Amino acid sequence: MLIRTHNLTKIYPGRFSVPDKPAVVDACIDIAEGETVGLVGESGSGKTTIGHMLTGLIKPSSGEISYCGDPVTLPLRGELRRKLQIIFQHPEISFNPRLPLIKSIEEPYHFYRKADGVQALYDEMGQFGIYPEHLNRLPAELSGGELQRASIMRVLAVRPSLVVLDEVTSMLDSISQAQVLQILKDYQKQHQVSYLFITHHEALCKVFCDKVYRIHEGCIVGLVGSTSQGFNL
Ligand SMILES: Nc1ncnc2c1ncn2[C@@H]1O[C@H](COP(=O)(O)OP(=O)(O)OP(=O)(O)O)[C@@H](O)[C@H]1O
Repeated sequence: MLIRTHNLTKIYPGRFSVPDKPAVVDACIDIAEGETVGLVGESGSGKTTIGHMLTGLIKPSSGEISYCGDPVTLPLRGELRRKLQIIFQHPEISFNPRLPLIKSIEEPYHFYRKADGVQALYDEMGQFGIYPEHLNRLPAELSGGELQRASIMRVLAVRPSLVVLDEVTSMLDSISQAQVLQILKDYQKQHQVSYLFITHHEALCKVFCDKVYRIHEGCIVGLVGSTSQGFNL
């Protein structure tokens, strides 16, 4: 199993007189190599908290995460930092607003794939719908769909094993949404990446995911898969 969590729990410390708050309780999630796993639930149910724990952005309060059978410990080091990635709902936060797009895309690429040379990066851009005319623009000079495709490219160009997709299409119109999902699927076919697809949008899970966990008030309350029982969200 690429990723397995066992009784993963996050309790955010309360502030002032507010008590500690469990955001995720005893979550057990399996993500196989090349699999797309949905995580669906209402606002505040703990989806993003799980995504942040899986990618090392926040520390679990208890429970374990394993990667190919080995425990994941924080801070993430070495190859694990490259392999566990997240793409956010608002692509602006992945880019420096004062730098041309290409600078922000090249930075992680140079860090992790310097040996492949910059031409390989340019060769890959077209499959993400990013073209030379976009590269010297500031993030604010791109459409929402273009910027989200650029943020996807920035992450996938470093060849991750798991990408948490946190509401990545929710700010997009239906055409851009379909483009982004197609790009993600096409890339997955080539590179066997796994996705954790976080969404409120149950219908999207049916078309995009191999199996779907449902979360309610921090607890995983259901799992349906397209291959076993069929989707019955
Ligand atoms: N840093 C934090 N400190 C305290 N509480 C937090 C923090 N981050 C999230 N929470 C709380 O944890 C709970 C789960 O939040 P989370 O963002 O994981 O939910 P979500 O399902 O992703 O919601 P949404 O779909 O609205 O993004 C919420 O009640 C939220 O207020």
